[in-house]
Formats: sequence, C-alpha cells, structure tokens
Amino acid sequence: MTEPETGTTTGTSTVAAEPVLSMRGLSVDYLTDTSPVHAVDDVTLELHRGEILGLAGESGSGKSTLANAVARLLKPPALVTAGEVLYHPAGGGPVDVLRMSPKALRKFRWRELSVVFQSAMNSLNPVSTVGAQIDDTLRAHDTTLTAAQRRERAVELLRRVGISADRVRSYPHELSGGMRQRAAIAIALALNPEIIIMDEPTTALDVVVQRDILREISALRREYGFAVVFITHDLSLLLSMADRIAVMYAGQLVEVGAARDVHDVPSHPYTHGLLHSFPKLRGPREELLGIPGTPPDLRDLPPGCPFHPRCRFAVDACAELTPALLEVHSGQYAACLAHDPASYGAPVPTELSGEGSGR
Ligand SMILES: Nc1ncnc2c1ncn2[C@@H]1O[C@H](COP(=O)(O)OP(=O)(O)OP(=O)(O)O)[C@@H](O)[C@H]1O
Repeated sequence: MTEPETGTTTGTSTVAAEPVLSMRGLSVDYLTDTSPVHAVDDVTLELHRGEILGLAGESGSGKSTLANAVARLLKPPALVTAGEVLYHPAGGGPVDVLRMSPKALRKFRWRELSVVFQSAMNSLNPVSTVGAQIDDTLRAHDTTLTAAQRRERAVELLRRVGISADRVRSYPHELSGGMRQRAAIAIALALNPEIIIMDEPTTALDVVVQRDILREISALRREYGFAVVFITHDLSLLLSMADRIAVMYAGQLVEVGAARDVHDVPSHPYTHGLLHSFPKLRGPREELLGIPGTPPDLRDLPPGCPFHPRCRFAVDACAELTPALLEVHSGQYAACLAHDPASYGAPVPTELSGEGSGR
C-alpha cells in the first residue's frame, strides 16, 4: 500500500511532514470462537510531528482497535497479525513499538505517548483527587521533581485545561462531565508527551462543551507541539480542527488527505457519504444523503471493494477488484476504483473528482 507522505497544513502554513509515528501494513484480528474478526486490515499511515490527525469512520470500523494497537493496549482475544508500528524520537532512529520491553513500554506510554478515552470516569481514579492523580503520574515517571514542583505543575496543568486551582482537591464525582474530560487531558499532558491519542474524548459531552474542549486541544497543541490522533465517528467535527483526516471503513483505510481537501472534494464514496450524514453548521441546507445499508461482517468481507454493496457509484468491477490506496490529488489518497480508470471503465464521477471545484 502506498504510504501517504505529504506536508501538513497547519493554519495557513505548510510544514514539513516529519513522521513521529508510522504504522506499516498493520493488521489486527480478534480471535473469536468462530472465525477471526479482521478489525484492522493492512493499515499504512503516518502521524506527523505536531499535527492533529483525525481518524474517522462509523462505529465498528476499527478506529479504537488501531489506536489501541499503536498504544500497545490491546488485550486478548485481539492479536496483531501483521505489520509494524514505529516511533520516531526527535533526533533518534525509529523504535519498534510492538517489540518494546515492558520497561521501555512503561516509559513510552506517558512520556512519549498518552491516551485520553471517551469516558474519563473509566480512566480517572474515583477515590483520588485530580491533583493527587497528576501528582501520582509525575512521581511515577519523573523522579527529579520535588513535591512542591509537582504540586505547582498539577495546578498549572489544570489551569491550562480550564480548571481553576481550587479544584486540585476535587474528586472526579465532584466535577461535571466536561471538567472530568479536561482533567483527563491534563493528566495526559503531565509528562509533555509527543503523541496524544484521543479516542472520542468529547462524544459524551454536549455540543457547546465539546466545541470549547476542541478549541482548547488545538490551542494546547500549538503551545506544546504534541501530535494528536483524534478519533471520532463525526467527520464534520474533524474538519474544523484536524490538519489531516484518515477515514476507515471495515478495518481498512479508504481515504487520507489534508482536512481541507477531504472537505472540498471527498475522493472516496464512503467519505462523501459520511460528509453528507451530518448536517452542516453553516451554509445552505442540503439533503442528507447518508449511506444506505450497514457495515459488513468483519469475519466475512464481500469480495472486491468492501464498500461496494453500499456504494452509489459502484460498477461491476467493484465486486471483483480490491482497490489500492492511490494518490488522487496532491497529498490526498483514496482506495476506490473510480480513480483507476483502466479498472473502473467509466468516467470518474464528478462528486469524487472535484471537476469544476476549481482545484
Ligand atoms: N473483544 C472483541 N471480540 C471480538 N470482536 C471485537 C472485540 N472488540 C471489538 N471487536 C470488533 O472489532 C471491530 C472494530 O471495533 P472497534 O471498537 O475498533 O471499532 P471503532 O471504529 O472504534 O468503533 P466504535 O466507534 O464503536 O468504538 C468491530 O466489528 C467490533 O465488533
């Protein structure tokens, strides 16, 4: 599979695309009593230093499994069946994450990579104050700090995520849902990691709180320079905050590109469908086309393109040939036969080609 290698658009400037993490041909199965569930299938993807990479796709498309594989948080019956995950430390050679020793892994998680899950209630300790939890994290991983320095850092971290200093002594149940997510983000930031994986961190929150937290994540990223993998089923949410977007369907990567390009001309019919599944916040009202049907059984994918039974652009060849992830526009990749004229045998639908879009 071709590796997407592009510049990252951050605001108005384009910065060099230096990888901080690369997944190569990564596959993960869940070994069930019947046949294996192919939850992640041959994913090749790079996270660039300092970028926000949005990972989108319907429920069950493999987003969390991919993130957990990268963070080495998979538990049986999940099994990495192929591929590698490389961490690229600044100024050093790549490190194979899947082969790290338990000691190296403990250091990697928190110092280099941390994770924020959807429900902070599940990741925060209910019997410990948020200040104590930041203190515990700092004490466990940075023995050079004194108690006073740790206290100071806890207050500072909470302040940075919008929680006032007097909340240091609050227990998780004393905080609102939004505050708990902020506290979980503060803990993830404690050791200044290079990579933060956020798995639906704001999904359970109301829209206003969600937008506030997303704005803060973007501001924190600018300040601290970490890279984010932001997982959500809501593609429209990513368009406002991500530099690049990767779209998964049935465990496979079907489109990768700069957020602006994916928004302006989605090149995969699935992305096109996702973009029309959510009402736009601005602009004229339009019909929600959505995506007919349901995702396939990951134990038994249809032949050819896994999306073809639901695809309004499908031709006969789509039931036979598996499309490769091809560059369809500078830095934008899609796995769809429509971009492979020799196989497709028909003109590329204008919805997917951007013809007339001015690009
Ligand atoms: N323990 C398990 N045993 C068997 N199959 C599993 C297990 N955990 C997850 N799966 C399956 O793996 C597939 C990918 O799940 P995953 O949670 O990674 O998707 P997702 O895109 O993150 O979905 P969601 O947004 O609902 O979390 C799904 O089909 C799911 O049913």
